[in-house]
Amino acid sequence: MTTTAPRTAADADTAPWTPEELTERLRAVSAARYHDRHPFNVRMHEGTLTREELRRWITNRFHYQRHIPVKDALILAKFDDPALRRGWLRRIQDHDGERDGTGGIERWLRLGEAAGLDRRQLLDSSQVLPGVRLAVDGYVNFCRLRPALDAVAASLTELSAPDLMRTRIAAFERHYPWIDAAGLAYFRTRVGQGGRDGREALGLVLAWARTREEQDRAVAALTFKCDVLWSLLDAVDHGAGGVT
Ligand SMILES: O=C(O)c1cc(C(=O)O)c2c(n1)C(=O)C(=O)c1cc(C(=O)O)[nH]c1-2
Repeated sequence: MTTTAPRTAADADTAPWTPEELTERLRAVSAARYHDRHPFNVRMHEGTLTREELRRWITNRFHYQRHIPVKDALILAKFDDPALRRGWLRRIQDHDGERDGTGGIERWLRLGEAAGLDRRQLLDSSQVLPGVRLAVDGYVNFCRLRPALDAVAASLTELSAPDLMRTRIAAFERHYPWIDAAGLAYFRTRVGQGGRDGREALGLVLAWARTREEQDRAVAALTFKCDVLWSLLDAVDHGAGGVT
């Protein structure tokens, strides 16, 4: 009897959340910290970025894009279940394509060309800002070093990506008509892919994160990933003398 009150208080910190509560916590992290709220992204959607700023974003975001299949290969290597590996392999194929000239990385290169950038310059990484290199390294190494639960939970930013893609497509068509509309194919493709990937990753996280400690790790992983995307935009927003 005498222990009832303390046990109740402690339980509040250690009792696992229901799947619905965990989903709500994860969505709350994205609502507060996702990069759609970043001042640079807000300016992108308002239509006030200069051509130079937009090109700087495309160049630096390419560094992120080309590392996504690398981090997905690191995640894939953590799975001992063939069905899980098969499912995750599709993410790598989405970016790398089935052959040369196809896939997300190629579509991003075409976005760059539509914006007047040279694909050789995108591929040689010479214009990637130091802060962007660190942010991308941080994400890849997080997925390399942490257990599968944390690495998959970090990808849950994708739950918010489809809405952002739709807004971005409309903003580009309206405010940046100097970019050929065919160059926006990357974003159009990601609306469907991102939604599917986000739902799949959420299903895995809800199935795996049963204890409160695991659930806290999932929330922390998503928070970290939001910080990665935010830092990337901080670096792009700040720019660098001589590097455009
Ligand atoms: O343009 C964006 O705002 C944006 C955001 C995100 C995201 O939320 O992590 C991804 C992408 N794009 C994207 O194109 C992509 O392929 C992707 C993969 C992942 C991931 O963590 O596995 N996030 C994202």
